[in-house]
Amino acid sequence: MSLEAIQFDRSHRDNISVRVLDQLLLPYTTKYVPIYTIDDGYTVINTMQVRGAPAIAIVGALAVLMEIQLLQNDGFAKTQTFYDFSSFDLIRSALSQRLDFLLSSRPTAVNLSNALCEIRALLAQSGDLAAFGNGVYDFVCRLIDEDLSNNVKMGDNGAAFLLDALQQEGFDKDFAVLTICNTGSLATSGYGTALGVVRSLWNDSLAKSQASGDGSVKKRKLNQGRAKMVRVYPLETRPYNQGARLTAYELVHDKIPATLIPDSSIAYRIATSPVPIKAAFVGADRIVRNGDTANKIGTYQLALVCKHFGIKFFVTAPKTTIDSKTETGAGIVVEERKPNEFKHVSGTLIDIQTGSPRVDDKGKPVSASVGVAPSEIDVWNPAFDITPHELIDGIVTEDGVFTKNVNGGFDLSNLFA
Ligand SMILES: CSC[C@@H](O)[C@H](O)C(=O)COP(=O)(O)O
Repeated sequence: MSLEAIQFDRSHRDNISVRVLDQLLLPYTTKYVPIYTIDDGYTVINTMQVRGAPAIAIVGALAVLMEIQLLQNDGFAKTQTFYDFSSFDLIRSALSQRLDFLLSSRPTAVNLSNALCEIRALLAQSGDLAAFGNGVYDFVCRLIDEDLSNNVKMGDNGAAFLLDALQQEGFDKDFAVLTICNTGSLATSGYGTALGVVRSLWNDSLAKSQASGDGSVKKRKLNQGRAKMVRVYPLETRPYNQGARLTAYELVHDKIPATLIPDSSIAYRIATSPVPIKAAFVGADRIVRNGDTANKIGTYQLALVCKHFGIKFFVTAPKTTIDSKTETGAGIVVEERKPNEFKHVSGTLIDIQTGSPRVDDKGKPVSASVGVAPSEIDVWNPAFDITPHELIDGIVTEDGVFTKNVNGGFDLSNLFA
């Protein structure tokens, strides 16, 4: 069973519930946080309890749906003070402010903005709360279902593209790939973006080795070549070491052979890897019109090192991550995180003797923060960087893999439709 970042019970349309996995507590503690309102959605997104551009958009949309459900409850409507129920126009204007507030939770990933834009259009065209609720419900169900099916398509597209390229260059051996950030099931509605490509490559390797899996994912050969991915190197990835905390956790959970490496070791790992590293797959928080890509801090340097070694560098993202309004990376706002997220390290206390988590008297792992830098030091802690399109060899989407034209530019206009 794959990991689930978001639990959305839609079995009863009039009584839905939403819970999100608190990713700050992983990998030792599994705790789901209920979402009832837009404020709850804002908090889990802003504090990074939920992470990943697609997952953030889904949780944002679900928070709006939950708030509408609450507003339709007479008891709540009578006690709250923010909304004025005397007309739907007044409710609409309050809701519009609530959407602005929700959008301010994380600025860089475009998926949340794209989703809230669609919700705004529904709000404008709805005649009452019930119609708006139905519209948002249909929208969010579609968003979740399409995200999952697109991720599987992207995974296979990226994996098949690399395997075909390797076959064309006559490479028929075992290989490894690099990845950064948190791009798997925990960051999406399932399967993942860049980690989805890794998953598809691993399924292909299993099929080529005729190994039997657990049957939950159909293993299929993606081409007739003999090259097989045998290992992935996830980077530790800041902020909050999400590669170590989340990607490594997911790779262990899914039994995909992986070696976690420090962000600062990329060049040395490539130079000394026991199996050749043939590609890097990364996700995206925003891809603008010329292909410049915002992604987790460290992605730019990964692309530069890959360029140095002649290793193919692919961005993997669904069309919901495309920003068709911004021309170049210079127009992207890069979020900066609080200094203390860098100066302190939080996690589960580990018993130094046994290496096991320390538990309280109820058997629950104990969390703690420790300082790792002088409290007075000035800090710059960007969450993202922008990789110029010149360093990107291909953009993997659900529609296929986009490569550059003879002039070295991406033509992404088909994605803007
Ligand atoms: C799921 S692909 C997108 C990722 O590569 C991306 O950096 C991302 O969304 C990570 O989210 P974050 O919430 O900033 O940790």
